[in-house]
Amino acid sequence: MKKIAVLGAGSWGTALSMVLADNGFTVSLWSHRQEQADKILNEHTNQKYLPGVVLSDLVQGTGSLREALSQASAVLLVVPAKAMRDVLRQIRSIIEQPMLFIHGVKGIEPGSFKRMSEVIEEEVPASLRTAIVVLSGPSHAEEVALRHPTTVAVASSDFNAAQQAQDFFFNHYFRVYTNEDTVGVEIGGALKNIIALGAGLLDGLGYGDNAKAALITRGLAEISRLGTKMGAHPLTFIGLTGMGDLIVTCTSVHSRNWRAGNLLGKGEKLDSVLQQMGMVVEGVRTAEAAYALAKKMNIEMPITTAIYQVLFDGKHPKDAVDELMNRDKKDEIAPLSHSLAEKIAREQ
Ligand SMILES: NC(=O)C1=CN([C@@H]2O[C@H](COP(=O)(O)OP(=O)(O)OC[C@H]3O[C@@H](n4cnc5c(N)ncnc54)[C@H](OP(=O)(O)O)[C@@H]3O)[C@@H](O)[C@H]2O)C=CC1
Ligand SMILES: O=C(CO)COP(=O)(O)O
Repeated sequence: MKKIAVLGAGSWGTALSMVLADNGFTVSLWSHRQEQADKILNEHTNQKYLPGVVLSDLVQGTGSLREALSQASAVLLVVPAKAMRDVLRQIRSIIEQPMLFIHGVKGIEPGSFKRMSEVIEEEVPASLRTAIVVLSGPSHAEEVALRHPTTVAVASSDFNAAQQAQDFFFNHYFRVYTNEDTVGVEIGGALKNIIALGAGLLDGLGYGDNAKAALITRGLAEISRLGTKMGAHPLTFIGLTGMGDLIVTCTSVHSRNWRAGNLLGKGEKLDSVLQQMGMVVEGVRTAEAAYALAKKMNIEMPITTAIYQVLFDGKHPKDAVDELMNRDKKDEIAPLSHSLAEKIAREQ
């Protein structure tokens, strides 16, 4: 039976381990906390991150990276973005043979502002990896663990590798599409978390559905602007990893980003909100990264800027909304069609 190493035993690593186990894989699920690894191994539960869910016997907890990776044909990385580089540095001297690297992380590395596949490329020598694949899409762990119908995309510059990952995860409740646009899939997955914080803020302020629809749609416009400039295909952003993930994250109480935004909108302070969450809220650090990237690349991202100012500059959320509503008059589509035209011109 084939084995896959899953590194990161939070909600998403645990839920994806169940999908793999349902598909007949043995899964070595690594936690950096030995106590949690033991509980997964012996009690078949991950009480903090997926309460009430009974894990398959095929999912074996371990606190040892060496044990997790031994004989594995692929590694799935599902740690918070800020921990990715550190985990890669720990595993690169342990890997026995080249393996497929898949990641399910929706964030940008703080400080370097790099995408996760770039961090993998930098830290893992090409001789130790067959290819890099990103798995992303509208997929709350809580619903995947209940085997509710879910769709995601797997993207890679190596199409065979994307198909291999598709085969690993595809089943009757988990429908996996391939996609060739790694940049677009990574940028969409990471930046939607900023907009989800914004959706929570709006709900916390007591605004209604009109405001949220505006936020999602105009949020997608600015994500597409930045992503396209970074080399993504514009159409990726209307797919599962763009619009799809925005819908699920901005409208679901499962979303940690939405919940964090909601508390902020009700007047709580960022530190206290993050403490209460107890789980990763990727949108906070990603807001910092996207704000910096937008400045560096001279891309207009008014919503991201407003959310950055609420998070880090103490701006009141209501003032941020007022300012967004009173910006200069604009055309809706023209700036988007310019970036599409630029992309087409680059490809010719
Ligand atoms: N949850 C979801 O529904 C989905 C999440 N994602 C993405 O998956 C990624 C992981 O999120 P998720 O599983 O939800 O997060 P969680 O907060 O649920 O879990 C994070 C896990 O990573 C561990 N961790 C934290 N720091 C380190 C470190 N330095 N080294 C090793 N492990 C560490 C945590 O351990 P500890 O208990 O010690 O903090 C915890 O086990 C994120 O990028 C998220 O955006 C993508 C799709 C769906
Ligand atoms: O990415 C997710 C769903 O697709 C999970 O979002 P949160 O991290 O906000 O919970």
